[in-house]
Amino acid sequence: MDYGLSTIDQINAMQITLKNIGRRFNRDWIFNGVDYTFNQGETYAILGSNGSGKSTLLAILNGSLAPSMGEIVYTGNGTPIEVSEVYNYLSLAAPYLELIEEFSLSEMIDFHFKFKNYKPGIDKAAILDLLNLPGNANKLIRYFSSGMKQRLKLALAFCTDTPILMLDEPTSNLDAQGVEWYINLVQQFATGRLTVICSNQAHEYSFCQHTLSITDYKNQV
Ligand SMILES: Nc1ncnc2c1ncn2[C@@H]1O[C@H](COP(=O)(O)OP(=O)(O)OP(=O)(O)O)[C@@H](O)[C@H]1O
Repeated sequence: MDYGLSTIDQINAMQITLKNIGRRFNRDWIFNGVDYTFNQGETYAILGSNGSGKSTLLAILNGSLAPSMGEIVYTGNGTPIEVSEVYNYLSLAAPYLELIEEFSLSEMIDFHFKFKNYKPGIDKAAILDLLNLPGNANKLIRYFSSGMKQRLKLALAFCTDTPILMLDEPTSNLDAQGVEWYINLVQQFATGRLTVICSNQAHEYSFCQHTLSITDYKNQV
């Protein structure tokens, strides 16, 4: 099925189903036996201590890493979506996703939205407003503080019109004011999406309707 970006905007029933999913690196199983369904309109927290496998599960969910066992099924309004196409349907903010340091803020925003659409009512000026960086549109990303880079990653993910929103450690590098700013973005821009948050900090995920603990899937194979 060939979806154009305009069709992606119209998806309101995205579903991701994990069937007996497991992943190992070499001979070490990180998790296995994950049976779970994620539905659009719901918020999910993937929980676990450092190194437990949260980012690994998120990578499987977003199609960038293949599972070692099991099957993952994506549907949009009931129509199957190939794993190779899933990136079109999602926005991801994560510590390991780099911004392009040589771009200015303005160029970075333009570049991002060459590939995905703005959410309705949002444009570049609105994102600059959201970031509260007046006069910094031409500043190079490389001169941004780590907290400002994190805010930019979050703003780009939240303001992109995709049915799936994935956030890995969303408040890393944010101060208390930044955490409040993040919670505001969740309220404004996560509604109606399939939102998945990897975290081990309650303030990042306490609003989530569902939690999935990696430790529940540390079985022997
Ligand atoms: N490509 C890889 N090759 C080998 N081992 C890996 C690879 N990627 C991850 N791992 C291992 O898998 C385990 C889970 O890592 P993962 O990054 O998913 O954990 P996490 O729960 O997201 O951790 P954190 O909270 O520290 O971000 C770790 O032991 C890690 O070393």
